[in-house]
Amino acid sequence: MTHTGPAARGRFITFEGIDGAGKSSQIAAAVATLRARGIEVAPSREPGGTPLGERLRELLLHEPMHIETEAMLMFAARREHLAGRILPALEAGRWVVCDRFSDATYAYQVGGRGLSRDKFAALEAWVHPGFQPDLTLVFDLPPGVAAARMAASGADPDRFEREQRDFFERVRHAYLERARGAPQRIRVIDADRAPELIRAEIEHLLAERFFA
Ligand SMILES: Nc1ncnc2c1ncn2[C@@H]1O[C@H](COP(=O)(O)OP(=O)(O)O)[C@@H](O)[C@H]1O
Ligand SMILES: Cc1cn([C@H]2C[C@H](O)[C@@H](COP(=O)(O)OP(=O)(O)O)O2)c(=O)[nH]c1=O
Repeated sequence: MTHTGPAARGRFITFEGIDGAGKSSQIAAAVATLRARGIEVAPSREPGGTPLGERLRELLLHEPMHIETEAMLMFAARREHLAGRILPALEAGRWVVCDRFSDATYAYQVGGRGLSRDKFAALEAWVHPGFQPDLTLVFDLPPGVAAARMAASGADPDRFEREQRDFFERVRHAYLERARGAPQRIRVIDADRAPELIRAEIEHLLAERFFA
């Protein structure tokens, strides 16, 4: 019998880690893996993902601003992204694979810049009460390794990528702290390995979590 009811809700998967951790190519591989299983996937990124969000991204990556302005703009872009893209896709049964979400605000703005945890929690509770990704993969590696990768790539660094090593140490530790608080949702991946090994681990994790 053909199934004619509403589509099952899609899954929301996020990738996190310090700049230069190697998320981009692994996101493409994970999207391809899911599509090969016949799943409709909407890849996206934060800050960004909507026309307004992409304009906010330009400001966030290039304009100096107060730390609380930065945190609020991250969540403003996220509000738009949830309303305009993430939630409609999930409701239609599509899966959303996103390069960063609120764990990045926790890691960068709270961990890296020193935003108060209470202010972060208030923004998170305002923008997505009771909603979190189904699975988050945190790419973990020493900041020195990530910096060498970024230098080798030759790309122009943005406002975050120009931060010093100690900033990325704090961001890294905030990610690990956040992962300890939500071990079911957040899986830490050793990103200081060959891309093929990381890809195989992610395929295994996706299979175990969603297709067992
Ligand atoms: N596992 C890896 N080992 C070595 N270099 C890598 C690995 N993964 C990615 N890279 C390289 O490191 C740089 C940063 O990777 P990228 O995927 O852009 O990181 P991110 O999206 O997390 O900032 C790129 O030049 C990429 O080719
Ligand atoms: C989503 C988000 C990103 N960021 C930062 C982390 C990154 O340095 C930057 C953009 O992320 P990203 O898309 O990973 O950068 P790139 O495309 O250059 O690899 O924004 C925050 O500080 N807080 C946030 O909430």
